[in-house]
Amino acid sequence: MDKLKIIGGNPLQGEITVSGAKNAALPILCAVILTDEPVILRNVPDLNDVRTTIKVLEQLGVSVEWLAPEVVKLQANHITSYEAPYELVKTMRASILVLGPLLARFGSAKVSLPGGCAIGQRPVDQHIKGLETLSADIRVEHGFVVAKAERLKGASIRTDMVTVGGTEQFLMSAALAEGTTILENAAREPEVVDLAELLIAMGAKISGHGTDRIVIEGVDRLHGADYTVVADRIEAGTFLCAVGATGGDITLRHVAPHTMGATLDKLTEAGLDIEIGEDWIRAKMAKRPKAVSIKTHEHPGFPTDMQAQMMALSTLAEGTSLIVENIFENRYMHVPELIRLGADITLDGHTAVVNGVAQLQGAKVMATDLRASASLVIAALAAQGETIIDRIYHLDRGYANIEEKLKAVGANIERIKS
Ligand SMILES: CC(=O)N[C@H]1[C@@H](OP(=O)(O)OP(=O)(O)OC[C@H]2O[C@@H](n3ccc(=O)[nH]c3=O)[C@H](O)[C@@H]2O)O[C@H](CO)[C@@H](O)[C@@H]1O
Ligand SMILES: C=C(OP(=O)(O)O)C(=O)O
Repeated sequence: MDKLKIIGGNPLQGEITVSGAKNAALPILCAVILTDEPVILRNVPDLNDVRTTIKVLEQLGVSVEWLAPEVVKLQANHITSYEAPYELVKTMRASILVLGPLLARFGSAKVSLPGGCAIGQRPVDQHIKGLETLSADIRVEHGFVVAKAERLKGASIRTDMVTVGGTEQFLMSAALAEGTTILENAAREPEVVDLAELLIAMGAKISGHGTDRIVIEGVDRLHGADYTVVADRIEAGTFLCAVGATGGDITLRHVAPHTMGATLDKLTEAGLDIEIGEDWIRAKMAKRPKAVSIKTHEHPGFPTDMQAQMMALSTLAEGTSLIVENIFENRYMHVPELIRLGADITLDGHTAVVNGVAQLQGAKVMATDLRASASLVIAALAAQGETIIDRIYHLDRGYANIEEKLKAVGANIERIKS
């Protein structure tokens, strides 16, 4: 298993081009199943979850051709299987999103219960309940969700909680259902909006995306499209936390600042000097960060996917930060590892109390999930001396070329191949 070696202490200076959003690209890749026509996707990030999703699609019979780096043409005109196997699905949460499209277009799907970051129990009960409301017949057996339907029928779905993946599942399924579907309590995340925009480009009739009430009028068929994936707001936020921790001056290119409101507000509160253009962000940091308290919340609140990185920044802040994780019940696995690097953090249920320290020290640490890994990278970049981060396959699932991007702005970071 690869490791990262980081010698901390260098301020970050220069420019980074941010990739397309992993969490938009994954559902968008699954949506190509909904049409037999070619779909061209641009700004597809070069990371392992994308590669795994493409393997799942290929195994279903989707043809895949890379036209250029980050540009892929996919066509689902010869689907040969309706099954997404455990071996591929176990590493990834978003793979459950082939369920709805297969069911909507072919009336049959068998998908292994998904994996992904082990940040909580993460059941798929809402996905199943919602698809049943659309008239699917669903059983869970031998670790698989097995679904059948004549044709899905539009209906009103109100989920028990706001679910990003659930909303995406229902958007894709309802796009080809008979009649109108209304999603109440829908997720408003930018990645949901991006998927809805792709579906509209494919001929779907959707309104209200970006609000908590989405209306989908089912159509008989969808067609091909040429679509560019939105920028990754979490990758961008990760680099901003890094410059907050190390100091320096970086400019992020190809970003979508309008998707990053809560993160930019908190980073400004932490003392970063942030300037925003239409598709760029410049962040300067010349002092020690200030303590900032956050509570994770569904969009437009502070994203849970930025909690660990913000905590890494808070470990170095002047004062005490309170961090409350409201979305996942087990998303503090970075805490013991940050403590190894010298952080002063106490956990009390869903709340982490972070007393800022003046300096972190390099150490050997273990990455436990994707954003936990990112938090360790940030802390290591600021720490005194050498840090070795083990198990970075988590990082490779969700960040495109992170060490090259960081090296280009002055970080002393190196991959140790196993
Ligand atoms: C690939 C992808 O896009 N992943 C993102 C997506 O995950 P994902 O779509 O899995 O997250 P959800 O929004 O569905 O989960 C929110 C909460 O609802 C619970 N829940 C969800 C579905 C369900 O059927 N039953 C249930 O109980 C989950 O356990 C969690 O506590 O949104 C999360 C919340 O912004 C992000 O952290 C993940 O990075
Ligand atoms: C939790 C995440 O990913 P996944 O849902 O794929 O596990 C994430 O992107 O932070």
